[in-house]
Amino acid sequence: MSIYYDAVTFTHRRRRTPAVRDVTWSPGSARTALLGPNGAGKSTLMRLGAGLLRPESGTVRSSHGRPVQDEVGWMPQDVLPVPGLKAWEQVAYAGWLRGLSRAAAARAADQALDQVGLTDQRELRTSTLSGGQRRRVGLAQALVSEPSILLLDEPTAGLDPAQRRRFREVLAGIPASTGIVVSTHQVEDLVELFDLVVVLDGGRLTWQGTMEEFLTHGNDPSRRAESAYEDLLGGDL
Ligand SMILES: Nc1ncnc2c1ncn2[C@@H]1O[C@H](COP(=O)(O)OP(=O)(O)OP(=O)(O)O)[C@@H](O)[C@H]1O
Repeated sequence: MSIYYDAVTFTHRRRRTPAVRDVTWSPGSARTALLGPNGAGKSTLMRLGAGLLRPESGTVRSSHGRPVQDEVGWMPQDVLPVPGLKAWEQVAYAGWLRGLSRAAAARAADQALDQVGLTDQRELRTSTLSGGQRRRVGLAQALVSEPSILLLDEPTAGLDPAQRRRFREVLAGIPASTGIVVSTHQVEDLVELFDLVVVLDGGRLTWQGTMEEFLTHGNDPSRRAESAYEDLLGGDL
């Protein structure tokens, strides 16, 4: 199961130029790194995929014609603690908002917290958790409804190297049947975890291929992914 973007264009209010232009793409059940410079349209593309924005032209749909929200687990760039809520309550709340009963949401929250390695922190208020732990609460919120695809918007931005590594380990543990799209600037982090790379520039999909193909663009063996990225974006970073 997946989601399909078909000739999708979207312009934000009070903007003249589209943030996403004529994108046709389906992430499938692969692990995809979504790369692109600041302002390329990555967040907008993901928000369209999560059903939070409606395309101005084109369509975003899921397999089986179900609402995309039913297929997608979405993690925004900023995972905000809900004041006063414990980690498990925040995740259960996300499940309840997605239509689970209270009891089912509580069960799913425990399972999701286990998946992200936060079982020991379940009783702690989210506001007291570290930045890396909060991001994992965000991932648990995305996982709580058992989506077929996860869209994660810069999930490791601002984390220290140890927290980034922990987050990658958690992602690596997610079953292969779940598609994952991660937007990021930290390309070197991705090489082992991702199968596919998609490059967005000026709202357009300018390149897509396997991680192997992507890396052939790099000519600096000490930083293969970064140099491949620079090559594909014309060094204009
Ligand atoms: N809510 C908004 N209202 C108006 N313009 C917006 C809004 N959100 C994004 N934009 C504009 O849309 C374009 C694409 O932004 P978007 O955040 O999707 O890019 P991005 O690739 O995720 O960038 P970054 O890597 O900096 O997060 C940019 O020109 C941005 O200024």
